[in-house]
Amino acid sequence: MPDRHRFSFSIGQRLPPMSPTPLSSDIQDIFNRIAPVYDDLNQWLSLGQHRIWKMMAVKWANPKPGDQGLDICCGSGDLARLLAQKVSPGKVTGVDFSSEQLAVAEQRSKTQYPHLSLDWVEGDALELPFATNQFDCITMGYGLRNVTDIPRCLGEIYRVLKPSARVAILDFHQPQQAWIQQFQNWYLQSVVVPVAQRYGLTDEYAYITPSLERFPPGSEQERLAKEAGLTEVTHYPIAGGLMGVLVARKPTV
Ligand SMILES: C/C(=C\Cc1cc(O)c2ccccc2c1O)CCC[C@H](C)CCC[C@H](C)CCCC(C)C
Ligand SMILES: C[S@@+](CC[C@H](N)C(=O)[O-])C[C@H]1O[C@@H](n2cnc3c(N)ncnc32)[C@H](O)[C@@H]1O
Repeated sequence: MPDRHRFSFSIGQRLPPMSPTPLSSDIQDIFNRIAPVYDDLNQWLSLGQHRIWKMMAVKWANPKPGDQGLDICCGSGDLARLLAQKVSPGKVTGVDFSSEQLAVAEQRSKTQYPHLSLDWVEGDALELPFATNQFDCITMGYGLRNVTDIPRCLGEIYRVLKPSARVAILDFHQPQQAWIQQFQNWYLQSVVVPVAQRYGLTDEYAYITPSLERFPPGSEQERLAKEAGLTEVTHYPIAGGLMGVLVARKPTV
């Protein structure tokens, strides 16, 4: 168990309460508000590493040219674009419930990569507006930790995947090694939040730490994915355990 969850309590003493899961509308508001600076802050705050982590997730989704791909919780479209490069001339659909994030995605795809086949759909990851067995590959970057019902989201992923198709879900991870976990805590609270403060987004970026504390560890994510009917489930810690990618396949009938 990472340090922050390793408490010594006498029997009967209560564990400190975890912060409650925010309302879906609160999460929507956060991402609408940070949309104008989201990409730049990700680039600066991860020293460009986030692109490498996203490319690893794309590779694990096993995209092939001509595939129909889906990027769930696509936000500004950064991961969707990487997936589209791999399925080209196939198409990638990005779905998100933040209109402001989708507006950035639309603008960027038109100006920076008009040659890629990308569609942007406003919708809920908990009730995907797509047909059963529709997609050849699915990615999800930093979305699973932000949805309010992880099992329901995994069930929707199972439903819209084609049989034998794969999903790769990238997100933060709670490092096993104490010193890496302490570094992650320090970086989020002493670097990320102060930088966000300069843009008037202190609370929005301060949300990351409690969202990570609520997020199930890799082993639990694997259990939930199997419970949703997915097979060949593996959670891969990456970046020294700072991040992780949950990879799974929809079984053939
Ligand atoms: C792309 C990244 C984060 C996306 C992201 C996810 C969220 O849930 C948010 C919630 C609220 C506000 C913003 C976000 C958000 O941007 C990962 C890279 C960006 C991170 C903000 C930076 C954190 C990086 C690691 C903890 C430490 C990196 C060390 C560095 C390589 C030296
Ligand atoms: C941290 S951003 C990730 C964006 C992008 N995938 C990336 O890798 O940068 C999380 C995104 O998930 C979206 N989101 C959270 N819950 C959602 C839900 N239930 N349905 C659709 N989108 C959701 C937010 O609007 C936000 O754009």
